[in-house]
Amino acid sequence: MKSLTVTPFIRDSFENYQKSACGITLDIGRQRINQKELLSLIDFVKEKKMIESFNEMRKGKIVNASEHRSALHTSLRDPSPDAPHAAEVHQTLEAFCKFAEDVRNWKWRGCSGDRITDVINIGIGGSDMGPKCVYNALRPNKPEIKLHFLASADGVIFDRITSVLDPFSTLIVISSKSFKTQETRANTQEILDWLKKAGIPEKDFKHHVVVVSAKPDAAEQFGLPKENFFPIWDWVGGRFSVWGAIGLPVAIALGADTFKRFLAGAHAMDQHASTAPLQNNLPALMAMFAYWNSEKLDVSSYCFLPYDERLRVMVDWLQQLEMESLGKSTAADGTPVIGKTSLAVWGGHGNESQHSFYQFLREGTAKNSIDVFWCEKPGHAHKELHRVLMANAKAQTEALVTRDPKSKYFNVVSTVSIEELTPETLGALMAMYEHKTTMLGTLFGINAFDQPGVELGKKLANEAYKKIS
Ligand SMILES: O=P(O)(O)OC[C@H]1O[C@H](O)[C@H](O)[C@@H](O)[C@@H]1O
Repeated sequence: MKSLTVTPFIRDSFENYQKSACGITLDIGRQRINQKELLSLIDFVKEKKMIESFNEMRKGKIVNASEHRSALHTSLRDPSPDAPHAAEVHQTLEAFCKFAEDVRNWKWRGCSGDRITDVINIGIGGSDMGPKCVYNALRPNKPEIKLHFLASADGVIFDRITSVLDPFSTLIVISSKSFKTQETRANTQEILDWLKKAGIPEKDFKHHVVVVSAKPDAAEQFGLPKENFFPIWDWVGGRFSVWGAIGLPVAIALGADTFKRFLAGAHAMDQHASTAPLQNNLPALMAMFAYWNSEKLDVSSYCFLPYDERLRVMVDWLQQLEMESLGKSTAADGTPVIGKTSLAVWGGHGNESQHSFYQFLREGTAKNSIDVFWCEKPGHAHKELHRVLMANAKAQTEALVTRDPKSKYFNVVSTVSIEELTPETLGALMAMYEHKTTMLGTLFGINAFDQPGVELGKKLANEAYKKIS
């Protein structure tokens, strides 16, 4: 391997290291690769047919071999009638958007005629983090309908949420693709008891509970009518599912129009990822450099640093997306992986993190890859605050790659910036990271769509449950 001190920044060899698409600008000028290495990396990516595999995924190829499934999250945001599963996708989208608008327009009310002011999403993993990420990014300061997220089987969270809510003006969305998840089932039982204790009889649950699942009989299990059920499908992975009915709480809180704009932004990124040449293809470049950093530069962590409160929760979403998709040591063909796979994904609000873990990034011995994110236009009117925030984001971007010759530390940094956070740019941003992840899966030679390592924990938890009274 090359000595770290001689690995130059890409900007030392290239004029154009800023790439833009779908309202996003990616600056790869602080990646460490020289021209010769870059050419060999491009050859490797072509040999692996990374873009071709991505396009096959979009067409419905069985890319999740272990579960014999396709991975068609791109269809959920594709307006074309020719996209795989278009009919059921569009019908479902219209159905849950209509429901969302009915709740917003007070047509759908609680059993005593109260308008819905609060929605509790009960779900975990992909059935929690996507909607939570989008809601936190786009929510107004004073939402008319507030979302609450009940994921863990932790009664403290349950109490903190329910103690400030009125059950008569609350809607519960139970989200579980499998409908088997222990935490979700336990929270559901608890919330139904909460409704009952408040004086809502079982026959009126239909005014307060809806279900999103890939199990068609999931609503019936609660005696709910079929209108209270919105399907998702086994050809969409949980961590890629916010674009379908798992996004229902977002559509309720922010409106169907905003939700559809979010989908449109993601679709624009899908088209970009399918068609842009490698050297201008944002997710492809991100995947290529992540591969290079991991395999050749021995980088072991990937840190996402948004200088924007609205994307604070995106760290959690990214963590599941990348680590559950790529944290594997078996190749897609069942043989042991040669080399490395997922980096450890972490992060935090950039400005706050400067005063906590940046010391580790600046001078620690771990090798890190970092995305610094900012929006040029702030989501507020405090000009001076934004000036300070931007000064810090831009200064830290340089500081994080400025080497003290005596120090061992080593970072590679990209910046990801957008002019303004809108439903479209958020959709494009999240889709970009999805595609980076699945393309990286192709380069690592692994199946990015299963999560066999999670199963043992679930099985043991079910066994342990029987032993605890
Ligand atoms: O939506 P559910 O079937 O309840 O699954 C919720 C979560 O369960 C597991 O932990 C999986 O690893 C996640 O990928 C999934 O998102």
